[in-house]
Amino acid sequence: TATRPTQHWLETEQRYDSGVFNKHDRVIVRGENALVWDSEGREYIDCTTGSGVASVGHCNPEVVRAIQQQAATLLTVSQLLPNDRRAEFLEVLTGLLPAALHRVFLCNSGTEAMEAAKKFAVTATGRSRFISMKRGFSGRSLGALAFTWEPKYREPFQNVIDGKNVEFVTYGDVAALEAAMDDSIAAIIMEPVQGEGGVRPADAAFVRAARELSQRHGALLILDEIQTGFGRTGKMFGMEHFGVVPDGITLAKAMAGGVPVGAFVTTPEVADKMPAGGHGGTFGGNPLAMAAGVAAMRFMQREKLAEQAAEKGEYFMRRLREIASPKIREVRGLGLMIGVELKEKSAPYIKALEEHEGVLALQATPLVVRFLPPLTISHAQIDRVVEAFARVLR
Ligand SMILES: CC(=O)N[C@@H](CCCNCc1c(COP(=O)(O)O)cnc(C)c1O)C(=O)O
Repeated sequence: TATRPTQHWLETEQRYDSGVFNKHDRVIVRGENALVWDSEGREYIDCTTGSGVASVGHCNPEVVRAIQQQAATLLTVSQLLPNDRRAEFLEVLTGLLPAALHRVFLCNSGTEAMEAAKKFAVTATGRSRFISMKRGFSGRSLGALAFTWEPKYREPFQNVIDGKNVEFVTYGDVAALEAAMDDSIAAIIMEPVQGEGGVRPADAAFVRAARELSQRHGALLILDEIQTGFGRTGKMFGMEHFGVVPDGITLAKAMAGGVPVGAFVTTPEVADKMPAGGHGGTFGGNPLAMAAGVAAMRFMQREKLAEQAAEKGEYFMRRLREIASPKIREVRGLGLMIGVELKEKSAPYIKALEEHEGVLALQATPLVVRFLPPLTISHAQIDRVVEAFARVLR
């Protein structure tokens, strides 16, 4: 019999994949707002959003239109040549940020943004040591991996990353941060909410201490807003919860509505210390990503998505807390960046949600179920996710 398309796609991808991904057994073929469908026509409420990318909803019509128009106009041009869409993107992006943060290095992913941040910190301070956070995640490349805590990601490559230059500090431990801080540190790297590390909002006093300590020692404070940025936490950026302005932030994921994009945004003091030609990249700032990003950021502003995420996040977490399950240890998060820590491994429950309940959710460390829905999700869809989760926990 002819192979069903699903079987064909699954087998083909499995055959040629590098093998790094533990592939699920369904083929996602279409998305619209908070829903995705698989090749068998099954519908899912998507609380994975490609790991926090589709915040403006899958195939947001304004992003799609911008992509269509730009695709037929100019797809690529070097960053040596200015481009109208890129100028527009820089204007819209910096308009969302504190005035000091208006010098932007454009790239194509969060990892690349972290790599750039690391190099700018070295040239800005002349130093080569960093402080990162236990349970922190900065990316998988050999440069960013040095800041990523998870031993199973980092240890196999320990001999080829400059791990000796990074000291990991317990997230939230001001005394430990103070003890680790000295005049050899180029930058303190931290997420406003640790995402992969289990959805752990920072403690305001800790973020403020990091700001004060970095200033005192002539180091940079770099906030990694790759997962927390663009409304996810109920503010446009996570740093706004703590009233701290860092020396640099890294951005990616939701910034261009689904098109790959990344940025390191910093101050003139930092940017001007990087020699011309000291960093670069082929695809950064490409017109397609820039057009998509302008549409996505304008949509976020007009629809007040950050405020929506704050209200819907409160609602979502309140409903999750109403699930009286002995399996739940804690419901935590900020805005629509939500984690439910269980008293047992979360993987089977994530699988049950996917297989039987038409809900896609993420893991974030072995015990945590993470929900990163589009910020455009409806309250009715939130109710369906909560009811489905209550059922699989029984
Ligand atoms: C299935 C898969 O590959 N998942 C990704 C999920 C990564 C999600 N986080 C990306 C991230 C990064 C890296 O961003 P990128 O290179 O994946 O775009 C940096 N900083 C923070 C705070 C981040 O959350 C991974 O396991 O590498």
